[in-house]
Amino acid sequence: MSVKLSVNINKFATIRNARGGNNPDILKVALDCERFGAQGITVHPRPDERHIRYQDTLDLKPILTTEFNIEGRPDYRFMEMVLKIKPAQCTLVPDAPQAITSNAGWDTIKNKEFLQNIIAELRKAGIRSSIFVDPDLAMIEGAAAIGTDRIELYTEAYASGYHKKREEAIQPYLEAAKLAHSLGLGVNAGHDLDLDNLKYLKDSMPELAEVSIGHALVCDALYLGLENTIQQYLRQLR
Ligand SMILES: CC(=O)[C@@H](O)[C@H](O)COP(=O)(O)O
Ligand SMILES: NCC(=O)COP(=O)(O)O
Repeated sequence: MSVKLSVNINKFATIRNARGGNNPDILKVALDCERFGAQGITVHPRPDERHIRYQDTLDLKPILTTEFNIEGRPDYRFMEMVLKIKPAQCTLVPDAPQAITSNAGWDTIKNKEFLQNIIAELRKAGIRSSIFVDPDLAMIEGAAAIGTDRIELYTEAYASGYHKKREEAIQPYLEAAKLAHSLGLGVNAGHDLDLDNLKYLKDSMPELAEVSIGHALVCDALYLGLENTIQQYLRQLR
């Protein structure tokens, strides 16, 4: 079974914002990603709107034809936006507002009640929920107890260990994915995935449903072009 590729377009918005105009037009970028084969579009608006703006999420929803995945910390403003837009999926990430990028998964035990309430709101609105977690078995059990539909495995440790000893780097992820699957959870993965480390993850983890990839894909597109880059990522996922 092929794993779905959701392209995270944050970094295109970073370039747009550098000049204050609308180049590149991220609505066009998102549609082109879909046209080139992406099966989903991911955005991760941050409170300072350094890349994706809240308005972008509103503008994207009516034009996308693939799954829209909105990631972020579920503060009041974020939840208000998500419940209005009703994307296919909302991925809850515990980042502090000033975080440079995502740097940890949820403590699903300490935050059980908070996350349960948020997920209940998402479910009521018909939005699939996903919780960003480290490959820690206790956190996976906590995620299942909360009632989320899916988890997203935070793959930074896998990506940074891949070139040292990939068999070791992937081991906790394989155990986490197996447990999640056995508890009825769907399994997504993301963060620092690239053309080197993606295929091994995909081939080793039969439970994997979707990856969201942004930073490396945008960097590759500078050299290879966006269409060619997306095709290359899709090839790794077949
Ligand atoms: C949750 C996750 O791993 C990604 O969404 C990542 O945080 C992208 O965010 P930035 O583009 O702000 O780094
Ligand atoms: N959820 C992960 C994501 O959307 C993209 O992360 P990255 O590829 O920019 O590290």
